[in-house]
Amino acid sequence: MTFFEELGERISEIDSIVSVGLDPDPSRLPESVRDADLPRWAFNRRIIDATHEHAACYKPNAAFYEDSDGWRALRETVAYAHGKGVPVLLDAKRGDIGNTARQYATVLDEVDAITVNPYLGGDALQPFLDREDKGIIVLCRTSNAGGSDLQDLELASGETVYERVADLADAWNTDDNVGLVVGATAPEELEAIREQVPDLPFLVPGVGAQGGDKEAAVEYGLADGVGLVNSSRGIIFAGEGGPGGEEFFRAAGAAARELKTDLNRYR
Ligand SMILES: O=C(O)c1cc(=O)[nH]c(=O)n1[C@@H]1O[C@H](COP(=O)(O)O)[C@@H](O)[C@H]1O
Repeated sequence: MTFFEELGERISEIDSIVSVGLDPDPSRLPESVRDADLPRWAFNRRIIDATHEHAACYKPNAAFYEDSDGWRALRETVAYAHGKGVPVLLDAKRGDIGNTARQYATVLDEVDAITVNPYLGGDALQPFLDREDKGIIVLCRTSNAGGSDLQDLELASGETVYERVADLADAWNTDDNVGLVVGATAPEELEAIREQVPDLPFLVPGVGAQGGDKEAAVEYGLADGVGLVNSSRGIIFAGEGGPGGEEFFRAAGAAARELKTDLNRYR
């Protein structure tokens, strides 16, 4: 079964397309986990307990784990999410020359899907694309303001760079394992890219803390009902400013449920 088939089953089972971003910024962790052996793992475990019924997938961003304790925290987090039956998409935005790419791709032995960067071209992504059972999600039109600096540039052919990426990704999708990252902060581009590549599922970040368009995220993010809309800080730090303790995590659960309900209005 492909990653996207499995994801489709998970989406149907829990009636949710929410991707919960696990970006445990150490400076924002609540008091209750700060003295734990691995605070990020203690935090993620409670977040997973509170949100898993609403999570089609978890998306840890590698930036929050790139130190020795961080890798341990990530490994525990992945195992725990899998124990709850939730797939894990590692947001690592990888892309490098051959031997390095082959090494980077070995992380797919541990997670179900990964984000990759197309800037180095197809050969840099081949070791990822070769993994038929995993999801390979290619950055196409990102949610940040500077996403337009390069991605919106028009090529001599008349297409934009992000349109070229979408076409390439469609061609790379010979094993039905490729998706695209398109930000919810760029709803017009979302619509255009959906028209261009009707069969590719999208990971749509940028709702929540970045204020992106939820309706467009749902309307254009899904291919045959499969796709993900991600929120990280808007869920995991929803309890900030509250009474703390267990309430902090209850707030994360409530935020995940609320996003699920909001998104389902447009499905
Ligand atoms: O690849 C991503 O997931 C990604 C692409 C993009 O265009 N914009 C974007 O925000 N992301 C990631 O999605 C998450 C968004 O986090 P919040 O803004 O806290 O919801 C972060 O982990 C970002 O790195």
